Amino acid sequence: MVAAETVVERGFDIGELGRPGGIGIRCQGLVHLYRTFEGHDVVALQGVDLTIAPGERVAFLGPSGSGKSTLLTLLGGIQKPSAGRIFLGDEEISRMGERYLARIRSRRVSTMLQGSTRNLLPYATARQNIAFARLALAGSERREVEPAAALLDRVGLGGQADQVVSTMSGGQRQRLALACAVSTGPQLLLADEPTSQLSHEDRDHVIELLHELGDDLGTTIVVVTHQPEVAATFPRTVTMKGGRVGSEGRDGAEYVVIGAEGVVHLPSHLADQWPQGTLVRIEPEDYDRLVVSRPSESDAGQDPEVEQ
Ligand SMILES: Nc1ncnc2c1ncn2[C@@H]1O[C@H](COP(=O)(O)OP(=O)(O)OP(=O)(O)O)[C@@H](O)[C@H]1O
Repeated sequence: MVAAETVVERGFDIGELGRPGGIGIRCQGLVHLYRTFEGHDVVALQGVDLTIAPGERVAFLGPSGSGKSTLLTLLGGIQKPSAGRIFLGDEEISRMGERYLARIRSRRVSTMLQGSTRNLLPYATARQNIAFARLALAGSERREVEPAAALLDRVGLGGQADQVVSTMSGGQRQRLALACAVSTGPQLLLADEPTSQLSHEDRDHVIELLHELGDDLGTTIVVVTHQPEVAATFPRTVTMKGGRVGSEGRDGAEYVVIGAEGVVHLPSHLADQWPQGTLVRIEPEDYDRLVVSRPSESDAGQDPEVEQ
């Protein structure tokens, strides 16, 4: 399992932005409600506990309405949770004032919203879009980040630097959105369905680039996706169910999560050993036994057997 505590440098020093490196995330008891026009409350998240290590790459999966996009916007500081706490590194963004949150959003965290056009200025060129994304950086910070031409080359748009976004294909726009998102050297990249409207070829290209940029920058990456082909490229998957973390996948194996509201309930002698939030794998063995195990050997201790 990932470390419970994740720490990066404090504060907003100019120098840290140009340095590669991801930021860790810790969510405790996140609840989020939306108030509809009719005055009803919709519970989008109801108790999410989640830790993501610096530099980790995670795909959020789950049925429509399970809370994936809501969780992503909370991690990006776009919305504040109704209750619960979110730490990026050692900064608690759930209690942060708007001024500091705006700095986090413009420098340390990049969020690619669903649909490339929501992330781009349609009547500006590729180069102008990158310049716009970098507006919030101070002059010295801009000198530290990769030049726009090099960044466009990386995403295969070197020849389109002066092309207007509205004349680009969907795949080109999404690659440009990715270039803009990483152009500030973020420590956390959040992307909501970055490949949903693309051809298979464009989808694979965008995902390949995402991982390549992650390799180079060490950025923590969280993606929401419905596409199994995309999820399969991520070493960790978090499957949302009814506003909670329902299960997790590590290196291709699925684990359920022990929780108070009961994704899985264990016999009390095991529940004492393995608290809420523990990931477990439950597999049948013979006719009358289930073997319950945890993902990492170092955490696992003795794997118990449960009589069915
Ligand atoms: N602005 C809003 N106002 C009211 N309810 C909302 C709003 N946004 C989301 N919801 C509700 O919150 C719940 C979670 O929505 P969310 O978009 O986070 O789920 P999702 O898993 O990302 O779904 P999808 O895969 O369809 O994008 C759903 O019941 C949804 O209808």
